Amino acid sequence: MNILWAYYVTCKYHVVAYNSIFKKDLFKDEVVLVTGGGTGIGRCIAHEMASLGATVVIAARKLDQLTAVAEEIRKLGGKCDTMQINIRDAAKALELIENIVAKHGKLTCLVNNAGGQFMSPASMLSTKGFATVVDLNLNGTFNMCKAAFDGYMGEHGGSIVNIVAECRNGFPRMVHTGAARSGIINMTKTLAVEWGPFNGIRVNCVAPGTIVSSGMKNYPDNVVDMIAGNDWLSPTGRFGTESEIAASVVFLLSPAAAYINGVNLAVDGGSSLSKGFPEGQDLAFNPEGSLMPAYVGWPEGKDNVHNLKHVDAPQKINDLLNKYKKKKSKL
Ligand SMILES: CCCCC/C=C/C(=O)SCCNC(=O)CCNC(=O)[C@H](O)C(C)(C)COP(=O)(O)OP(=O)(O)OC[C@H]1O[C@@H](n2cnc3c(N)ncnc32)[C@H](O)[C@@H]1OP(=O)(O)O
Ligand SMILES: NC(=O)C1=CN([C@@H]2O[C@H](COP(=O)(O)OP(=O)(O)OC[C@H]3O[C@@H](n4cnc5c(N)ncnc54)[C@H](OP(=O)(O)O)[C@@H]3O)[C@@H](O)[C@H]2O)C=CC1
Repeated sequence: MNILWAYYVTCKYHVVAYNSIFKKDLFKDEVVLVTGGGTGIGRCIAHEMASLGATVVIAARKLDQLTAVAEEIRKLGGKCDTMQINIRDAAKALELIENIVAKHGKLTCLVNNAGGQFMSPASMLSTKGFATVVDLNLNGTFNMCKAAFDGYMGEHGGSIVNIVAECRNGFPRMVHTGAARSGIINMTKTLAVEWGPFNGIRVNCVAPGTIVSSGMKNYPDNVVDMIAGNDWLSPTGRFGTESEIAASVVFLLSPAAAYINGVNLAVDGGSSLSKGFPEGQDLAFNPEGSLMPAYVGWPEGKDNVHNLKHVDAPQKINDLLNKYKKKKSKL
């Protein structure tokens, strides 16, 4: 209940929270590593942490994407560095952490956001296909956690957030990722218990539901069509935004979550509890779409324009986001 209350308060007062309670320099002493920070949700997390004063290191395989995001952040006055990593390589993961500590003096926060999968019914999936996705997501996340522990946090403490995926009731057509992400959720609980005594390391998960993000570009057109046609598949009647995932990550990394350890926070509009509206209700109740306004980013400046204007998603998915943006928050 407490986590729900804290989260409610954080969201309800997000304008206040991130501009005054969460001061602009809240994370000024923190060095945060965001894997997969060159695209989508990772890019959004990197922006938000930088806007609250953190030194952000974004790491992934494609340096050009990382460089572009680092430039965006620096233009807005933030501090951002880029480094290359394939999270599947445990030795390189440790090298990465050692390089960050050598260059920036510490590593206080780690966001394991890099990951992904492809769609395939289990009956059609090869053993290698299953193993590949488990290796990327589960082993890759463990590699990064262990490297952060060995390279800095074991001695100095820190906070880790693992991005997983909402998979409470299994993950039809994505058995590999469902198994891997469930493994991460359980691993998170173990690390929270084992590593808490090491200078108070906290380890938590955020489980996104379906999010309007660049990740959708990885899927073929027919899959995107299917996804875009299903945006009522949560009780909110819409998908989530990158900013809504970033907000929960920022919260979990912040002192406001100092006593939260080992949880998996579903940020899914309730889709893990119910697909769609309660029985007897449908979109006819709400012809304009979702009644739940979307949070699309930290308000910036006098015009309250958030600083992430561009979501690099397929057009059909972006169209949904534009529809959500029209509904103004009453919070
Ligand atoms: C309702 C929708 C909900 C959506 C919720 C989730 C959304 C997201 O997560 S957003 C997306 C985030 N990003 C991604 O998903 C990244 C996209 N995927 C990839 O980058 C890759 O697929 C990979 C990293 C997961 C695997 O790439 P790689 O290591 O290069 O592996 P290979 O191409 O060598 O393949 C190994 C193995 O896997 C089989 N395989 C690969 N793709 C497919 C496919 N589309 N369908 C079926 N099988 C596939 C491949 O065949 C290989 O096995 P063998 O054939 O036995 O050799
Ligand atoms: N969008 C959604 O609806 C949902 C997303 N998620 C998860 O959230 C996370 C972010 O997703 P999203 O932003 O949408 O998707 P993206 O595909 O845009 O992001 C995935 C990121 O992971 C990086 N990455 C992939 N493999 C590796 C690797 N081996 N080593 C290092 N980096 C790697 C990619 O960069 P590069 O290719 O340069 O390495 C990319 O930046 C992912 O884990 C995704 O599965 C979970 C549920 C729903």
